[in-house]
Amino acid sequence: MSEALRLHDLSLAYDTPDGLYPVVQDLNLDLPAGHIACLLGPSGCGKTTVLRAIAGFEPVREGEIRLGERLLSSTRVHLPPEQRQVGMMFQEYALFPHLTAAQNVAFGLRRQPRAAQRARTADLLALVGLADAGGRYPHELSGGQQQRIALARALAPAPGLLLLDEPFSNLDAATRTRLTAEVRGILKGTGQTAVLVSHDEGEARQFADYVGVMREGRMVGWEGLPQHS
Ligand SMILES: Nc1ncnc2c1ncn2[C@@H]1O[C@H](COP(=O)(O)OP(=O)(O)OP(=O)(O)O)[C@@H](O)[C@H]1O
Repeated sequence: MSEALRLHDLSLAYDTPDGLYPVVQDLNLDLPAGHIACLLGPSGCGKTTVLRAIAGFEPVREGEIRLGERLLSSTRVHLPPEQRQVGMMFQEYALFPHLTAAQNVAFGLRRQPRAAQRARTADLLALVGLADAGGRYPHELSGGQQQRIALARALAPAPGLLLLDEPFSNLDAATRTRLTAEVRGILKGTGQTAVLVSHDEGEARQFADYVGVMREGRMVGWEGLPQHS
């Protein structure tokens, strides 16, 4: 079930040999359940670090991360990534090459009974328009099809929140534009709360209900897009 995301006075920093390197300062964000936000900003402003902290891969130095009623991170609490119910579609989380498309989608459903896994996988493949591609291996799919399978895999366990880190950046311009619209349609159709990271303003505006502009680790703007929200 989709949930609201709340970042409250969030500060993040990396441990380096020269000491703590601050990356994000006093970031606040309130995203209602079922809506899509985009963090927009130039390379190095801290967008990916925010997503990594939400996913549970980075500790919080100050502030809190909440998903619905649950406190995911604070200076005292750090829920492990697998307990957060946060789905990810990151560049580095490419498909497993030795598994078929269907096996990739079913990967997050390992603890469910076989019949339930099969039914959910079929539903997700149909949702992303690849009902007939379940038996294919990733190298037999186009880049856009691979990203749609990655989306199906991320959505399969019905996460409270989906994180997308520049998921379309390796695609050609036409595929990228088409997929941006398709993925938005799928997420809005399922009422999925999601946060996208991008440095492309056009993509952010096409995809999101809210755009948060980041500069040097701070949120300098938060805009609801009337045509969407
Ligand atoms: N593991 C790390 N250790 C130390 N510093 C890091 C680490 N990862 C990232 N940084 C630094 O933190 C800052 C923010 O990085 P981040 O990846 O969050 O930026 P970004 O806005 O997502 O950039 P891009 O669009 O290029 O991915 C950068 O200055 C980067 O060099």
